[in-house]
Amino acid sequence: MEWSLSLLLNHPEVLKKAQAEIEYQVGHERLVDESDMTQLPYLQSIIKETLRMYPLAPLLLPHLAASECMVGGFHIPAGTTLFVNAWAIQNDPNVWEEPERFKPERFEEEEEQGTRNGLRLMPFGSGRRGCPGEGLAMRVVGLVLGSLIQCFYWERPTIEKVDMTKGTGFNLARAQPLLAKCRSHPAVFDSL
Ligand code: HEM
Repeated sequence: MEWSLSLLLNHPEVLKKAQAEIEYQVGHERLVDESDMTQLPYLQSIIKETLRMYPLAPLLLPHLAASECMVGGFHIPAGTTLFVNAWAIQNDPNVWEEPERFKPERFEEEEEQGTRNGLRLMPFGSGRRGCPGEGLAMRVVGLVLGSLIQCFYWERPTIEKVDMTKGTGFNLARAQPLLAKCRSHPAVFDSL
């Protein structure tokens, strides 16, 4: 959530597009709810793009090789602990065009072209030990972020861009907490 908001504050044109999508699909007579999520593809693309650039668990969880195997030409003995560097894959210029650019539209283009993300995007891991909470997480994050966009106007506290320095640790958090200015949207004031 914090990374999404930080990126939106630094890219007001993306924020405007997300506001327009919510205004068109939901309006201001009622608050965004869970059933709207399938009708808000741009909002979902913002979340995917945030998780691509700033995966919550950049190395996923440690995995243990139950039996010996080969990975990318390397022999892995049974019992080895393996880490998958999801951050490196998701930010690899050989895999993604301009990976350093925040561009939610890339997911819309892929959708149109019918190209799947496959193992290029795996903020929730993949396979049998992938995150069982993925569906729930995408809905809840969409609902919260969508509500924040619908109900408030967001701005940076100063003209300087939000500092995107990453903190250290197993989870990818911001180095400093995000500071932002907001005021409520007059049309949804009664619904709050
Ligand atoms: C944005 C939110 C979330 C992210 C980014 C996330 C990410 C992940 C990742 C990367 C893994 C490790 C997958 C692997 O190593 O292959 C994982 C595992 C797991 N997650 Fe999540 N998760 C999220 C939310 C949730 C929620 C809401 C739940 C429960 C309701 C949940 C439950 C679990 C469990 C139980 C595992 C361990 C699965 C196993 O080892 O078999 N997660 N998650």
